[in-house]
Amino acid sequence: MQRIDRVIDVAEHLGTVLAQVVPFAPESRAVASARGRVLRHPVHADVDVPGFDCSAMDGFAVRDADVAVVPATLRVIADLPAGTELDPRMDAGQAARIMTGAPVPSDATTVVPFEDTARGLAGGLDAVTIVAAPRGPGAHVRRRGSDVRKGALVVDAAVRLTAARLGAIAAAGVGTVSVSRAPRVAVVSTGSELQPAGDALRRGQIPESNSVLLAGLAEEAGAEVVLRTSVGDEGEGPRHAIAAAEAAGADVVVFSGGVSAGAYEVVKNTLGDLMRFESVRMQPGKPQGFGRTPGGILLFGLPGNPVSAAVSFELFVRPALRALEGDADLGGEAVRVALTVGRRARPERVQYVPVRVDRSDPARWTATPTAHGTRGLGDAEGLAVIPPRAHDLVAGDLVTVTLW
Ligand SMILES: Nc1nc2c(c(=O)[nH]1)N[C@H]1C(S)=C(S)[C@@H](COP(=O)(O)OP(=O)(O)OC[C@H]3O[C@@H](n4cnc5c(N)ncnc54)[C@H](O)[C@@H]3O)O[C@H]1N2
Ligand code: MOO
Repeated sequence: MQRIDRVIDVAEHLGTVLAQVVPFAPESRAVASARGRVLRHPVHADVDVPGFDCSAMDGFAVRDADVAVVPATLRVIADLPAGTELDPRMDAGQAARIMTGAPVPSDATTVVPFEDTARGLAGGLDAVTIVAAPRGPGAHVRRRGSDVRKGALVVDAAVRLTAARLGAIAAAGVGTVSVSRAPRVAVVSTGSELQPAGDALRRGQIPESNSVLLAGLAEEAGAEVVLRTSVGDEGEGPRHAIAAAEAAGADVVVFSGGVSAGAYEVVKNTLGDLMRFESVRMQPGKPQGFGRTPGGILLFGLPGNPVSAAVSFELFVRPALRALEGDADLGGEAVRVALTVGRRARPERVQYVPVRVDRSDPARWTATPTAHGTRGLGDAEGLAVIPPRAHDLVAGDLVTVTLW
């Protein structure tokens, strides 16, 4: 059995994990199915947006000189809906009825909305009387390229594609993007005491919850869960689980339980050739295992306690998943907030404390630790990070909270 003979910092363990990550090869995806994926190459506009001078209002395209003095009655010589190809010639004293988004005739300089005409839309197509002078040349005309110029950067690489980013990409005339596929994750719970949640429990047994928790966290992180299984504390269960994960195409296997110092630590006892087991200077989550199969699958051995497993996922698994996808942002969103209660310091370990965050005063968010254990984990909205320190924290002290 491997001995734990040293204690390392969180940053060192994370460094070990990230050093083993080989980002996926980029692949092409239609924009319509790329939401949530990480963009691998910058996207530049394929077209000018708008692609032609177009009307920003429903109304009449006019020449400025004709409406310098109002009221002015002009002859309507064309009707231009959005999508039209027409570019009617307009002489002095003429106007074209035009709808929002339609190309403004080359001879027109300004659009007058229906609201500034005598009879509005009811005025028909013969003549229009303009009653309010436009604010000047170009009023209500969106100029070609005024939003984005062809060739301009629309979204830079290494960010996750949100609906808004994809909308901007599609609007710039780009139909496919280069992205990373979703990481494929296998979640393996270990422990002979575990029973599927909802099943009857005899003395000594507990409901299995980490696979639900860790698979859910993986999915929330954008991964695809390809295997969810439990193995007992005896035998070669973890090795069989790795084989099953490999067959399912997994990039990452997340074990929970069986990594500390007891007699039945099945992950530690059976996977010593593939993983290294460390003591990390953190609370909770001190015992951590990590390794890589010869085929390149990342193996995480998280502690079994559900809060420890959740904290360990946030600190090590989530950044690894993001790095596999080529995401430049490996950490969660962090805010500085005041604690509402004091907290005992630990001089030798960084503490990660599940907290609720009160945002009711936008100028002063506060964090309150939730109850101990799984119930409190369910209540938490983030983790307060309390670095090793000699003095206890008091209410009002500022801490960094990473939001889920
Ligand atoms: N002598 C020592 N004992 C322990 C040490 C130590 O340093 N020396 N470290 C403690 C710390 S810290 C932790 S954390 C735990 C981690 O132990 P394991 O990762 O080996 O986890 P287990 O013993 O298998 O389980 C711990 C706890 O969590 C429950 N559990 C496990 N898996 C699940 C699951 N899938 N769903 C729900 N609950 C689960 C399990 O029943 C245990 O109660 O070790 C300390 N001991
Ligand atoms: O490291 Mo353990 O996770 O303190 O309970």
